Amino acid sequence: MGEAHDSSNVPNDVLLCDTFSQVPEDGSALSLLLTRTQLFLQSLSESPSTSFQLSDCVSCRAFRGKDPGDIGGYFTVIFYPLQRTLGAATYRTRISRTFRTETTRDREQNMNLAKTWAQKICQLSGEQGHPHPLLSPARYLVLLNPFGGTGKALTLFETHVIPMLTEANAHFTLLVTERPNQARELVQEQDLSTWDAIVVMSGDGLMFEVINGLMERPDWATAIKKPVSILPGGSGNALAASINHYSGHQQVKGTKLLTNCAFILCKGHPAPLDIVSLTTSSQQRIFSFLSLAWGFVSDVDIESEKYRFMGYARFSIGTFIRLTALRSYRGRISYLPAISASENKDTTSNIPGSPNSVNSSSSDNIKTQVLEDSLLVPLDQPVPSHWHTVEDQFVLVLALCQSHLGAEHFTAPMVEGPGEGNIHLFYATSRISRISLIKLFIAMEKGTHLDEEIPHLTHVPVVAFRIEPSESTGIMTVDGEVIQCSPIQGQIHQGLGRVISMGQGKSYDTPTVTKTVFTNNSRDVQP
Ligand SMILES: Nc1ncnc2c1ncn2[C@@H]1O[C@H](COP(=O)(O)OP(=O)(O)OP(=O)(O)O)[C@@H](O)[C@H]1O
Repeated sequence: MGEAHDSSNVPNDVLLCDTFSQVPEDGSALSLLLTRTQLFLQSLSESPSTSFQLSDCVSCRAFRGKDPGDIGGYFTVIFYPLQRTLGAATYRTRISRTFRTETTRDREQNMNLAKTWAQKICQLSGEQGHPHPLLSPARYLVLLNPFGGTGKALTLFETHVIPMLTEANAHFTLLVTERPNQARELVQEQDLSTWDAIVVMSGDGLMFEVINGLMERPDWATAIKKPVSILPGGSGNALAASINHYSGHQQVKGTKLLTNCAFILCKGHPAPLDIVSLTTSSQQRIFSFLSLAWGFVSDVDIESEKYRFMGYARFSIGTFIRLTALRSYRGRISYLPAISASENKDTTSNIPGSPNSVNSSSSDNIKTQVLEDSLLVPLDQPVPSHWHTVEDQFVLVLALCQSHLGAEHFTAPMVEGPGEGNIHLFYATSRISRISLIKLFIAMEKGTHLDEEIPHLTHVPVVAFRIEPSESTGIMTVDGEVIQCSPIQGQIHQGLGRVISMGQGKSYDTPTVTKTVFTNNSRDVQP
């Protein structure tokens, strides 16, 4: 390049350094340098070098040339770095590089050198995160709803996920559901030890079946610890968008979100997942990982079903229609703010008659125990006196425990991980104007709605709540699934489940394939 070389770019912790050629390119020689975190490709001419982050690597394998007369040793390494297309959000895309070495006339020696590189890259890329399929092949049970979203989940799984899982050496069994509740029944009966994770390729509805199926098992307390993973194949894809966010990725949708989530499945680790335990007035127990909605949000969700063929746009159409004919519902909301709960822990655990209490914690009884909701009193009793209560005419009530309500609804931007232990309660009374609601939903796409002044919209982090509609005519949903519109209460169980995610707090704002310039000395570093 003829430019000054920046010595600060010289890696000083080089573990391997050898000469290879890149195939199928022109075959000209280049130096490969491997550090704990990066693979550097240094052309022997003066061009800038390229480096790849090992944290982006999903696969590396050594192999021999097809021609028996070829004495070279080969390895292929596959990365999914973040790429940016002009002004758009970054997302992961596949980059494959194959290298050939022929340092001696001995075929075995060349092959051994390629193997040394492949093994070291696998080991180091595994060390960048948590236990990694490259080192210990993972076994996944994949549940796929072929009718989720616009009905393309199976094709998308075949084109975008199977290649990555195969390259990452993950083993999976695919089960395509044939009817609602099949996944729920299946996870109730499965020998879960066969699988390292249950992967859901669909929307939030199929994940809702899985979580509830696990909680309905006699061994629910251990079953719910089986890691679950989400690959977006539905319309809303709220959990997928949330996991994508927690894993440091920018907000994307469609196949970009799918590729990011498949990468998280290959490279992520089980993280605590909050579960909200809900009890209805008919004593039905429902488990939610996402949301309870009553009013505007659930009306839009369910009434826009008929526009399912439009994909995510169905929610914009539904929002517009509902805004033109705004409805409000009378009722009472009671809640225990997260802040006061930390001062009043376990206030009801000894209340006799609590429907969910257990009398014994002996391990003999573990199979018959039910999950205890220590913050709740029976629905037919008044809420404890330190709870807050609002009685009004509501346009919208939403209890959300993940960051996203949909791929483009960044509703709770303060949530940074799947197991923070808070439910974010939002409610808007009938005094909210249409303009404010439009402002709310536009700003929500970027998660800036809470910075805006929106009169009559309240947000409060809570750990337990009760919703009592005055009439049963409205629509109520849990994780997007319709339930009877009647009094319901719930409390959060922090980290009760586990979901595959990637570490918090790391922001991947910039693409991670970088061009670097070495000094010539860097080629001389010995392994
Ligand atoms: N084979 C099937 N045929 C019909 N319904 C199914 C089948 N498999 C699962 N279901 C049900 O379809 C419903 C919708 O599934 P899911 O939520 O996964 O997709 P979605 O509604 O498109 O996505 P989202 O919830 O993210 O908007 C769920 O209630 C699920 O129980």
